[in-house]
Amino acid sequence: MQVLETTIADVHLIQPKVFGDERGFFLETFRDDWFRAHCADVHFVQDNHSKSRQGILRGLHYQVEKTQGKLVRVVQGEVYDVAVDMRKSSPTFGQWFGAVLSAENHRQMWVPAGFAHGFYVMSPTAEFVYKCTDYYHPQAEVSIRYDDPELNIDWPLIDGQPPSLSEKDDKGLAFNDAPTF
Ligand SMILES: Cc1cn([C@H]2C[C@H](O)[C@@H](COP(=O)(O)OP(=O)(O)O[C@H]3O[C@@H](C)C(=O)[C@@H](O)[C@H]3O)O2)c(=O)[nH]c1=O
Repeated sequence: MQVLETTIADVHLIQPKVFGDERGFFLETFRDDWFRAHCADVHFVQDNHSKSRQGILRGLHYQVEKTQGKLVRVVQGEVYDVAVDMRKSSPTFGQWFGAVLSAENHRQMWVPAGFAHGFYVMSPTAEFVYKCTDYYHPQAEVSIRYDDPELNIDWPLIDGQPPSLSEKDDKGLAFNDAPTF
């Protein structure tokens, strides 16, 4: 496994080593010892799996209490995955980092606690799986609008069409009104 640095110090891309042979491939997707040594000394307590159609955007989400670090990847299809720094004292406060994660590139993104997170589905469907460092706590959940002008995230929207959002995400907060850490 290899850590690829990003434009935000604490956000990492992880490139696992993939062993291909005539049967297909094999890779280790998570090792506690490696993750603690190279990424973050955290403990994961919940795993999630979602499937979405092309053009769907989930996010940008975070929990203000029981903050979650998330180790995210795609097992089918392709998404554009984004982390936004919500830590007021951070030199990269309000900045975002985005990367393509796909079943093909096997890349993972480490989104630490203190970040909002979201993704846009580029392939006909995508299955997204992730590990979280704290449990789901809906009372503490915040959604920020994906198209907030302050954040100005460069989503690779297909044909420039607006993405499909959940009702909750459609009513997302402006970045300037959202709680920070
Ligand atoms: C996230 C989550 C949802 N749910 C339930 C609540 C709801 O009925 C249904 C769908 O929830 P949501 O619409 O919030 O799912 P979704 O929009 O996929 O939410 C996720 O988005 C991505 C971007 C993240 O970063 C995640 O942390 C999470 O917030 O699943 C759980 O039971 N446990 C969970 O951990």
